[in-house]
Amino acid sequence: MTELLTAAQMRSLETAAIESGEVTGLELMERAGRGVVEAVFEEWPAYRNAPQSVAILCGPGNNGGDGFVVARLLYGKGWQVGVFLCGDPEKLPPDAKTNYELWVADGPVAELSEKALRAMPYTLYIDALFGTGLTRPLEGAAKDVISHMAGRNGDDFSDALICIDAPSGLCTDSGRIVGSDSSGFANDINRFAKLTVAFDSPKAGHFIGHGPGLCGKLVVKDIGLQNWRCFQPSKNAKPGSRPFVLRDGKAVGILRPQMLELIGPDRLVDDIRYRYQPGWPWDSLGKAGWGNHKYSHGHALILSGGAGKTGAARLAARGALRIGAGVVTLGVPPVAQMEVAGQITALMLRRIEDASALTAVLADKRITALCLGPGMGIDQRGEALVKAALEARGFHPPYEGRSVVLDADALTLISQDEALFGMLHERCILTPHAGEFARLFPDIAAKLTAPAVSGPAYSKVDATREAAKRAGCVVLFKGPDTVIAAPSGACRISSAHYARAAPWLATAGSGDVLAGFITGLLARGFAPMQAAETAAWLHVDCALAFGPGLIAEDLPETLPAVLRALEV
Ligand SMILES: NC(=O)C1=CN([C@@H]2O[C@H](COP(=O)(O)OP(=O)(O)OC[C@H]3O[C@@H](n4cnc5c(N)ncnc54)[C@H](O)[C@@H]3O)[C@@H](O)[C@H]2O)[C@@H](O)CC1
Ligand SMILES: Nc1ncnc2c1ncn2[C@@H]1O[C@H](COP(=O)(O)OP(=O)(O)O)[C@@H](O)[C@H]1O
Ligand SMILES: [K+]
Repeated sequence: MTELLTAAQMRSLETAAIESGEVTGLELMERAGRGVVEAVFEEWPAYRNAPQSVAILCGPGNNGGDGFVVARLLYGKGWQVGVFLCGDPEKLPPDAKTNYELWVADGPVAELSEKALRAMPYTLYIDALFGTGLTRPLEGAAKDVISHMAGRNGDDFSDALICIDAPSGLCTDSGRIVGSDSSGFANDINRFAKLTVAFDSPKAGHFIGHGPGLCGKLVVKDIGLQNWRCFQPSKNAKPGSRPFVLRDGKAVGILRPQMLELIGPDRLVDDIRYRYQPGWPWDSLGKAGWGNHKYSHGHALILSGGAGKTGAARLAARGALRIGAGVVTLGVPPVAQMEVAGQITALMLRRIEDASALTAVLADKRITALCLGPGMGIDQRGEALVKAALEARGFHPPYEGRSVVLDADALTLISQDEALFGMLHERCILTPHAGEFARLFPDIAAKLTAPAVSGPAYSKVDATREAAKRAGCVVLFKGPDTVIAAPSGACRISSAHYARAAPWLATAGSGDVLAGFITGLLARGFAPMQAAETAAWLHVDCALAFGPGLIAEDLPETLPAVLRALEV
């Protein structure tokens, strides 16, 4: 697990550090510049002993200040350095001004323009125009130069460009390009940089929207702010509760850095770690210590569609079984009974013709989780099934109420019927992809797809949080940047980017398996938020473990090896 910060949180952290008197802003800027130089040599080790040429594009704020530090440090190592400034040096903030003056003792500063930049080629280019302080669209010379660097004139700088903190123009909270009419929804923009060097922590915008596509490789450099990060183990953490303990700023145990937590803007000085909560059943992923018969691991019921449409539910059911639900039953309409019976073995089969049959089956209190939607159909039968499922709350110790995953067709049905939507309760999980999300929450989706006119821009995190609050349940908004939010505002990003890139997951049926994973964990007693985030993370882990060529059927079959590797 890695904490992602917003720009405002990063500023509070820096302010807290500076106000403590233990470090100055100038020292932080020096460390940031040093971090960039280190990252350059890590990426291009051959340049360590072979100085090159570099163009450094400096902006009017502290991002530009970092650029002047890099200029000075590389010049000191024998590099040929061209420095271009956008803005008035007299108006630079104090630390940036100091570094500007230090640089001016070494070399000239040219006014930033596309023409000046094109006067000679450089081996590397450093974008120090704007970082976390971007508030409005790029304009003038900055806009010209950034669009030139992005290939407007047919040149490709993407293998030679290093961004300090962020590609300039990117909103570090939302991963959206401020001022562009691109929604930041789809990954339809080419890579901008080879490397982006962030400080202390990644920002949310590095992982959602266009952020991951533009940043290239993301490197995070420590600038010594740990003491202001509340990293001490939680008072509640039991010895041995490994998933929740952070050491040296890194999580240990099964919540690895890949599970990214996004924290609320108001929680910085409170407790920004993943909080240990007694009773969370992480350690039971491998079933240890969790009862001794199949029903003590829960019973999941997954409803199937009719003849010829049973594949999606079978995939979900297989996922639920592999993730450890003790019993998984497929609820099948009579017309599909033969089709399903011929395909399954460990799964159980129940004839569920209509809503009244479902209500009767749900009288069995041992059914602890339910999944509706994959292949279900959006006809009257489907609608009645969703209603019956939402009515039959059941009892599920230690929580009141049976958990219900609503995916695919079930989402379409609740988007068409306000009364059904109003029946959602705190044990539901909605798992929309972007299209389903827009059907369910059209006004929220419109905010997300409207051009970002200023920063911080409305983000997928904002949208998912707002949706969860409105629905009154957990919403898992799918995509390579899956965002999971609870009505309380708790939010996680499960990112399949950078080292976790798993484009093979974009394959038919993988969403059905995810719904099954979530249902299986819910059946076993995971709370909705825990079930959603754990399932999303294991889903990507399975795709990574299997690799290219993955089809949805492979996901549940890869899970045992993934669980084994976790030593759960
Ligand atoms: N916060 C921290 O802890 C640290 C910050 N550092 C650097 O400081 C950066 C943040 O510095 P700042 O807050 O000064 O912000 P930036 O340097 O990102 O830019 C902000 C300045 O540009 C103006 N501005 C915003 N959008 C503009 C636009 N489209 N066109 C023209 N001007 C625009 C703002 O009014 C402000 O003056 C970080 O990205 C990082 O590079 C580092 O020095 C390390 C420590
Ligand atoms: N490029 C990608 N990288 C990683 N995961 C992806 C990518 N595209 C889609 N996914 C994931 O694949 C799954 C697709 O689900 P969904 O859209 O419901 O498809 P289906 O209905 O065919 O199963 C989701 O979990 C989504 O997060
Ligand atoms: K930048």
